[in-house]
Amino acid sequence: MSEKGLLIVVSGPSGVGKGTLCNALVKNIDNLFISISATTRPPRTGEVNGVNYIFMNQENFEEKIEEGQFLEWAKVYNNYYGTPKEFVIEKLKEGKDVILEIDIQGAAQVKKNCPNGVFVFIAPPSLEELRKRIINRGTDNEESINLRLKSAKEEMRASFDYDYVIINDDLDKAVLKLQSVILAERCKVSRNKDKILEIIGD
Ligand SMILES: Nc1ncnc2c1ncn2[C@@H]1O[C@H](COP(=O)(O)OP(=O)(O)OP(=O)(O)O)[C@@H](O)[C@H]1O
Ligand SMILES: Nc1nc2c(ncn2[C@@H]2O[C@H](COP(=O)(O)O)[C@@H](O)[C@H]2O)c(=O)[nH]1
Repeated sequence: MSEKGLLIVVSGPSGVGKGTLCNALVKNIDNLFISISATTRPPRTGEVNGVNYIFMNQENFEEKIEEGQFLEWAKVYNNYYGTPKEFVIEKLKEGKDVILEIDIQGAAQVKKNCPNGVFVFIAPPSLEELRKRIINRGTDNEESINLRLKSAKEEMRASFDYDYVIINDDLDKAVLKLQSVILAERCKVSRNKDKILEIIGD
């Protein structure tokens, strides 16, 4: 993809705080949008279709895979999750920046197709703190919590393939770090050449 906006991929183990960080970020930075994923996971209490996720059954999800409607998709903790292509491409073409909050398998697919993306890994200060966060969130049953924690170590090793690692210890500091990454990426020379040429009239 050679679009104008910045594609930011945020990954990290379940419960590390990706959603919390990204939601805080879009309030602070203009022209930044979070992609809404599709999933076959059943909605949690309070989750709204089209806001938190686009909820669908397995048959519909597999149809959309066949139709090539996903930028990336993966089976994560026994459910399908995927990024609808249309929204992301539309926003990037408009010059808007888009965040994908996705797992490490999806991130690897995006890296292949969109190497110009920015890849950020969010890590917990410790695995014990991660466990506390998932339990305290109160959204998952014991089986789901165990599955998510079991995957965390392997997911953490994947962080070595990312551009940035942010340890989400103090929330406000982690928000500032993620914000700094995005603002600095927006200032890269490669992203501003056209603007400079426009200013000097070339
Ligand atoms: N820095 C932090 N310190 C303490 N608690 C935090 C911090 N960041 C997030 N949390 C809490 O941790 C829990 C998990 O956060 P969140 O749901 O954002 O994680 P996530 O990475 O998006 O999870 P998932 O991948 O499962 O969607 C929430 O209850 C959130 O309030
Ligand atoms: N590959 C993708 N992974 C995704 C996408 N949307 C979310 N996710 C990942 O799923 C887990 C679990 O989410 P939960 O809401 O059930 O807690 C989460 O950690 C994300 O990394 C997606 O579109 N593609």
